[in-house]
Amino acid sequence: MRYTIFGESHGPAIGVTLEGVPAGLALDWDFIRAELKRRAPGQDDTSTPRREADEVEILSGVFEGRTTGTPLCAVIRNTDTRSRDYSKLRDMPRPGHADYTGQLRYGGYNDYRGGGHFSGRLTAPLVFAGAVAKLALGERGVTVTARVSNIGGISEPTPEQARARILEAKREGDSVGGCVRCTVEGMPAGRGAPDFGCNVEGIFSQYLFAIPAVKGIAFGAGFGFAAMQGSEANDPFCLEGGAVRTATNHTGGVNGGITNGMPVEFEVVFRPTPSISKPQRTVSLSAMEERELVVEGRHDPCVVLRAVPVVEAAAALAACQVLGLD
Ligand SMILES: Cc1cc2nc3c(=O)[nH]c(=O)nc-3n(C[C@H](O)[C@H](O)[C@H](O)COP(=O)(O)O)c2cc1C
Ligand SMILES: C=C(O[C@@H]1CC(C(=O)O)=C[C@@H](OP(=O)(O)O)[C@H]1O)C(=O)O
Repeated sequence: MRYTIFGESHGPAIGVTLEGVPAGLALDWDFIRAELKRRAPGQDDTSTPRREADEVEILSGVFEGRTTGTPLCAVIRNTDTRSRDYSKLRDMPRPGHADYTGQLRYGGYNDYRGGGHFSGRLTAPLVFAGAVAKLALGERGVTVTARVSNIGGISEPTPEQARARILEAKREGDSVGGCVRCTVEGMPAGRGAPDFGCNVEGIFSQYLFAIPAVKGIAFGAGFGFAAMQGSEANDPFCLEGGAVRTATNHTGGVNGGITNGMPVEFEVVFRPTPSISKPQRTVSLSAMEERELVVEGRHDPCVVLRAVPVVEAAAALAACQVLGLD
């Protein structure tokens, strides 16, 4: 399953074209809507107040409720835009966001309003694509689940701790980042290869780094390996009901770029939201002078809570690619 995401945060619509979707897949709309709702903006004071219904409109690739196997195109209308907040950012790029690099890359023709194509808003069609991928994976016994594992430096926070940390940063006109841990269960053993392009960790990483604000990924024990000895790190082989398994899963289900039949497990880190209301240093690109910038707009003081279904979506698409490799 290959996807192309299109649109801009303040354009008429955003969407996705999915190719390689198996024909005959029944689209469960209660499930798809619930997935989009998990990510949708404007649901409480830990997220952006921008309110979007995120209703999906299918343009192609679905007939009588089932996928046709030909390109599936879905759009989501943008309805609650406030572009005036962004007028000064063309000249004075926000530190941490893609205003400066986007302008360089596209010669100044990029739509900078609301972050344009770089906006976290573009993760809405990604979640739709991921929901289709999850439905296809479900037929093969593969499930994808993720959870928050860190908010603003608090490891394994309770929902109350997470909320308190985010609101504390928000009160200061600031933001926090955090981590999401994801498990893909039911992946058959023996998929992937050690080489560039086919390596399971590499494939997952490519999909996960396409999520805005993701800055790192680690499989299994991840950076914790640095403090382990081989005897602790190795996952002993064992037999479970006649099948070869491992007693622990420090390696995150992958050895030599190939699945070993244990759950594929990884953690991603999200940077703190770039758009904060504290004054920051930037440069006026027209005057070529340093300036102070106060960012306006309606921003997430932390993207991590809303990003959990986005991580699952990216992982589901990656898992589809891994399963289609051989
Ligand atoms: C679900 C989600 C919501 C986001 N919301 C915001 C936001 O409100 N304000 C903001 O400045 N960045 C937000 N971001 C992050 C930016 O889109 C991202 O940092 C920016 O595109 C630059 O990309 P990079 O951080 O990967 O370099 C969000 C990201 C995600 C995944
Ligand atoms: C709208 C969404 O999030 C947006 C992501 C975002 C960014 O820079 O990433 C900036 C804000 O955009 P705006 O200033 O237009 O309100 C968020 O609201 C969404 O996720 O659906």
